[in-house]
Amino acid sequence: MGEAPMFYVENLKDRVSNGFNLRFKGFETSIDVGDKTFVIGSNNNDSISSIEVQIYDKSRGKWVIPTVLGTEPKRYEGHSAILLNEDRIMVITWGSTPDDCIWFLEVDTEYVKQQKKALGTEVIAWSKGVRGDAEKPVVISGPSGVGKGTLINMLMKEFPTMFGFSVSHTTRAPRSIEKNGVHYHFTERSIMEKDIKDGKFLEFASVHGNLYGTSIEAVEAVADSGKRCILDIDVQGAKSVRASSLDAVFIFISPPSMAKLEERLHLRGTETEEQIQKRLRNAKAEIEQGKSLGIFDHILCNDHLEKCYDNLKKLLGLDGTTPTNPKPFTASKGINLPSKHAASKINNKILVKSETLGSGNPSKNSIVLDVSLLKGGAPGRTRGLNVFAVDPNPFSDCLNGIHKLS
Ligand SMILES: Nc1ncnc2c1ncn2[C@@H]1O[C@H](COP(=O)(O)OP(=O)(O)OP(=O)(O)O)[C@@H](O)[C@H]1O
Ligand SMILES: Nc1nc2c(ncn2[C@@H]2O[C@H](COP(=O)(O)O)[C@@H](O)[C@H]2O)c(=O)[nH]1
Repeated sequence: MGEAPMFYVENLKDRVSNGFNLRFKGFETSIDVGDKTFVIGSNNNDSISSIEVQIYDKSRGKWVIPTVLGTEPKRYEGHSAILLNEDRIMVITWGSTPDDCIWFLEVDTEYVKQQKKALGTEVIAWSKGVRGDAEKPVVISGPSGVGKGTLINMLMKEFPTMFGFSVSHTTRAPRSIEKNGVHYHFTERSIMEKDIKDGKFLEFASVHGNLYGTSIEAVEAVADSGKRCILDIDVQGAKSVRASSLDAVFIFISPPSMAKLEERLHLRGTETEEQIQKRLRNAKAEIEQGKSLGIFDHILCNDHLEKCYDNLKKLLGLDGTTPTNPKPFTASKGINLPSKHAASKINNKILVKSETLGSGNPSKNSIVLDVSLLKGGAPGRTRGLNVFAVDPNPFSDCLNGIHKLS
């Protein structure tokens, strides 16, 4: 069992002599992954810290400040760090709220590898850990005018506490009824391009001549509200999300015919004739790709709206077997950790025990986190954490005498 090394910046004079501008004013932990050392440090401000990561590349003898993706832990008093599977570090923060204390720092996951290639820099990505399995996000895709927005509005109206809409960014001009921050975040192309370059987007695509994209923040905002996230994105976006770690249900909505699609776009009256023709030309390719690329789990034909809506509800398990006014998906239950603790790892179990000395039986304040069934990850949440209490019997082996916390 290996304790995560923890030491204070004063002991790291060699870093300064290596030409690195030392910035941490609190304590830090260091973890070796291959030929890199990840130093996770805190900058104390009135005993509340913000977290920063610096990387020492042993092969090049250089310190690097990486591009940081995802939402990082904020306002905590310290942390323990444990390496999992050589690609991510589990960071357990001290003095955080129960729903904000388990974090994953991805250093070499598929997502991080992709982003390193795309951004041409050293990259790390944060994701918050959540207990058990939250409901999967729902990606709804299909050609313009097929009725995606209409179906999503029906779902949100009938189940307002259950679903949350991922508000995309777009460079297109708002329609008269559209509100900034509700239907879209309407933005300048140059700003959006910079944010894409900075890794703030889960996916983006050029659609009918404008840029559209789903920010990581948009998806996390819905997850934080305890609701199931719905994304309305085009087929290119769905393809990107499929390749990401966002484990979602993918639904393609197809029109009964091209003639009906054209009629709907004309009746909606939000585009010029030229724009409608462009959307129809793109629709042909989207329908072909949607039906053949193997991205989608389900294809629904939106001929009769009510029938299509019923089928959508069936797919989502809302077909009348559930109460008509279901409760929201409970925001994931938090984890009550001792405020100061040390963490150590055996196989896929992390033992977190209280650092407070003289508090009697040490196992009393200990819990075990099972990380064998982790799913998802950056960008988004890392789900599937299981939590066990350690048997308070002082003679029991703490990893045998455990029971699952509900
Ligand atoms: N089954 C249906 N039968 C007839 N009209 C429909 C049906 N479904 C939706 N509509 C209408 O078609 C128009 C387009 O629908 P909607 O705006 O929901 O499409 P969309 O797929 O979200 O389009 P976009 O991708 O451009 O945002 C709307 O006027 C809507 O009222
Ligand atoms: N790849 C993405 N596509 C998106 C996103 N938000 C919306 N869309 C798709 O764009 C078209 C056109 O939408 P409109 O509002 O201009 O009619 C439609 O197919 C949407 O699904 C996004 O974030 N990413």
